[in-house]
Amino acid sequence: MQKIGYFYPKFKKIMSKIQWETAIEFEDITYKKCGGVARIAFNRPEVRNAFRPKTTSELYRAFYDAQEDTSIGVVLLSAEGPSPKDGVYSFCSGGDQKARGHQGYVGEDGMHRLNILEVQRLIRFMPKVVIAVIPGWAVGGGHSLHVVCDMSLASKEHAIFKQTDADVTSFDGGYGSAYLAKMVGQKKAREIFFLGRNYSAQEAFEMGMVNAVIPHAELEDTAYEWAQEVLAKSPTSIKMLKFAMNLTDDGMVGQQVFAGEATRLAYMTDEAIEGRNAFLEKRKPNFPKKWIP
Ligand SMILES: CC(C)(COP(=O)(O)OP(=O)(O)OC[C@H]1O[C@@H](n2cnc3c(N)ncnc32)[C@H](O)[C@@H]1OP(=O)(O)O)[C@@H](O)C(=O)NCCC(=O)NCCSC(=O)CCC(=O)c1ccccc1C(=O)O
Repeated sequence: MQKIGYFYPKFKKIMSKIQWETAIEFEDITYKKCGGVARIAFNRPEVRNAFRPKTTSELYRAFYDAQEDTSIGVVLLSAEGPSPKDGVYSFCSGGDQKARGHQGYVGEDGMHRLNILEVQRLIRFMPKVVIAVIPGWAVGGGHSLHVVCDMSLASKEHAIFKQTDADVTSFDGGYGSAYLAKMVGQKKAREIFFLGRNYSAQEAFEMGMVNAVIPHAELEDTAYEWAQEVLAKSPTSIKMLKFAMNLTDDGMVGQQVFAGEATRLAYMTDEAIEGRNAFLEKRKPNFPKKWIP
């Protein structure tokens, strides 16, 4: 392939039909919204979208904003690219090894942090659907991020899945590995982590860790269409189904998250209104004496 300056002609930017509007300006990520969908994208393609403490803190802020925004029902976790250096696409290559100190990744304030797991938990526990949109490399902690998302769509031509944790003395002992094993089976998950091989989008689909393999040029539009299909469903059902599917793997925290939403539903009953009013009016509650089967 002939290189022209820093760009490869084959990898021209593909224009999408979606009218994204920037929600918040960040440095390491882009954060946009359109039609009930939020798009959070890594924006350091020159280092295969590796994350550093600034990136994880921006991711957390963007995900939290999307969670709190009542107009948003689906979040796409994606990546900008390709790399201006060599035209290679990436989703995320995990923790930035240049920012890694003795106790974790070192932020601008000099503090060592291991905060990607907070982002994982927000993705896992948020009452909205998160779709990983994977245009290229998904490696190490970047691989774990797609695993924790509710669904994954991968570029047919450019997505490559790889676990390098055992090459750099890291180990995602939670969703990235144990939950992956539930998804692809114990033997396959051990192969992925113990051998650290590359897997194509098609292989990832066949082992059950990717929902669909999409031609690269259609990846973002397809993800947006999937999001619109989800948005047409009952928000309460979607949220309760997500939490129900999480519950058995998340132990007491899973129960807490599910029960929190059940409590919110209970607050909407006449019983709950009577309970609240009785307290505020300093009287005994007079609950309707009905035990509904
Ligand atoms: C992704 C690759 C396989 C791509 O290979 P290739 O296409 O040949 O590109 P390269 O020439 O290697 O890379 C191009 C360019 O990018 C830089 N780069 C790539 N990845 C990283 C990275 N992760 N950190 C820093 N820089 C990176 C590379 O140096 C090149 O730069 P030049 O200046 O142009 O030379 C391949 O790049 C690769 O294998 N990358 C490393 C993948 C990796 O090992 N990632 C880290 C895994 S460990 C992890 O992610 C931590 C997870 C974590 O955070 C965590 C987990 C569990 C509990 C807690 C935590 C926590 O919070 O810390």
